[in-house]
Amino acid sequence: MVVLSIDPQFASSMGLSQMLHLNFPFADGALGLLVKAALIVVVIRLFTAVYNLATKRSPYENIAGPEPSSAMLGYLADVHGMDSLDLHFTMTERYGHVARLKGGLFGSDGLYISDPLALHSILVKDQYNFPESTDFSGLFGIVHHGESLSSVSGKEHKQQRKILNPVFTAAHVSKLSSLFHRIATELRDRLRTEVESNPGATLDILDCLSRAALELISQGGIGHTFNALENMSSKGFHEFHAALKDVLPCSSKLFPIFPFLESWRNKKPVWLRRFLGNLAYVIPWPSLRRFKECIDIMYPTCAKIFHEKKKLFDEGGIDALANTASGGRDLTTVLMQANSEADKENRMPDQTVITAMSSILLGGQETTSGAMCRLLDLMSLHCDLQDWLREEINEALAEKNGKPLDFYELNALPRLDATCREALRLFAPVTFVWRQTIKDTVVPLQYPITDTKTGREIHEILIHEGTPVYVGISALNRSTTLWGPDAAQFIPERWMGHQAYESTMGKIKTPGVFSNTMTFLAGGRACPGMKFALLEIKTVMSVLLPAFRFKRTDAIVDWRLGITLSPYVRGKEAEGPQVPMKLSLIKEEN
Ligand code: HEM
Repeated sequence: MVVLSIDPQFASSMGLSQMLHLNFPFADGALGLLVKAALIVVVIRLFTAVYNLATKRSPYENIAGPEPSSAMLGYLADVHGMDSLDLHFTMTERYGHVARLKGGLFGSDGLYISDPLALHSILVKDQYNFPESTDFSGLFGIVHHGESLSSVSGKEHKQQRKILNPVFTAAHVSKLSSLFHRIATELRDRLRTEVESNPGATLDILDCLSRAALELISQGGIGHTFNALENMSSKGFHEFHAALKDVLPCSSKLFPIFPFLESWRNKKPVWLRRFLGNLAYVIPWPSLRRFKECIDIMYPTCAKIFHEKKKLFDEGGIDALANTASGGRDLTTVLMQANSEADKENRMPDQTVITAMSSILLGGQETTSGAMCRLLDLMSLHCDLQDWLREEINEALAEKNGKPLDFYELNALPRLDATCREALRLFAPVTFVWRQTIKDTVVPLQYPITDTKTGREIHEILIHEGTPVYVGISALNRSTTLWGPDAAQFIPERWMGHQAYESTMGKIKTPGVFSNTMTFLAGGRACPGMKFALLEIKTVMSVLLPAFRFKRTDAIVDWRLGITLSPYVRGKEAEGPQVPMKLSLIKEEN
């Protein structure tokens, strides 16, 4: 055991090592010295932190915000905690469109922003002053084993997006319609078999949709099938699927070590980094261990798939990829072709293509499966919503003699479109993102806030270098100032030109790329997969709704935060995310 006592004569002229009386059972020798040195560093940091806390004044003292539940961690536990959704949803109503997040012992104050004009500055106009925070880039650099889109900024990010953006255009995504329809039909048939063989039984609809989302993103995104919808799915699928599902919820629990991840992933020599990384298997912290297990599964899988594709491509060009799961229409194949045609300086190295594949899989899996699950969850609560949508889809299918609806036909269905917009506004799968200012920047406000000291209105804020900036995606999407007093209610009709909403909707102006919401963000880092996601969601709904009625069970489902949102049954949280539902066949009833 280590016993540490601090000499009360702190101001004496003695050296630090003499001030700290350290008693170790192994006090002598190199190890003892090393432990003493480490403890001295810890104590100095602790002193500095306490001194700073006591003496330093925050530049944001006059901005209202929530009181942190822990003085040590500051806002971190409250903002990143699994049960913090309510705080995010109500932040704007409680504190205005800019709120102060009080830092803890080791961190400075942050700002939580949902003001549309300020977000235009942060995400569009001055975006290079507000890159991803080093916490975020460190985390995602580790998750994707390299410089993925989420971990690079500035010129490097712009270069990657220049090659990736054309891959995600409507022209390319629309070609995935028939592939998506085939996967949605497989899902429907699997569900039908289960309902027929066990009528009245309860199904975990999240598991079914999450499998479908994996097939949609893996076939459409990287041209690979995990056979996720087959009954006898392989061990490889189970491992990969579980890793993809667990990695974000686990990583959100690692917030106390976020500040150290960026420096760890750049640590040299490599053996030391690996050694430190493998400590995750030894330290008794289940989330860290599971996080490490997940990333040790994800990257090798993506690398293997890439090398198989690359071999085919090098040997037989683009035609050789026509026999892959997507018939050569997937985003990675399009990317590989564009990359081979790009001039040398704009070409992505193989390692970057692998991290892009990993980003596409992770970016597209949990967000979309969560969004589809939320839609069915809403429909199971509101049977009239199901009937209303089913009627529209059946009419459109009848006009096409039952042939599948493609990208453009699905987008032309006003009820389905309005329902997707409203669900994605109210329940954005990504609740917030965070950035860090690298240069002092003055940000204007559309909705002035009140100075808590003087009572004066503040119309612009100087955001200091190093400030963590939280972009309140859901906070803006739910602001009553923007969306009206019923902002927190699910009302698809607000998107359908109804008179009651015309004047409110006509006035909303935000930098968001999707229907004035921030759901897919804004600016140079906005989600490239938006059209892909909407096609997935609409295709699955257009196939499932004519086939089934969805009914709630008695279970209460709570959606909890874990970077994206996950549904848990109240009282059964330990069983992991799930949404129990009863399905009945529509044909059977007629
Ligand atoms: C409903 C579904 C989706 C939602 C709500 C969503 C939302 C978002 C948001 C908010 C970001 C910004 C993250 C940040 O800056 O920190 C983002 C980034 C990203 N998304 Fe999505 N996404 C969805 C589906 C998809 C799909 C289907 C794909 C792939 C096909 C995808 C690929 C990506 C990628 C690669 C990025 C990183 C972009 C960059 O850093 O430049 N997303 N997404």
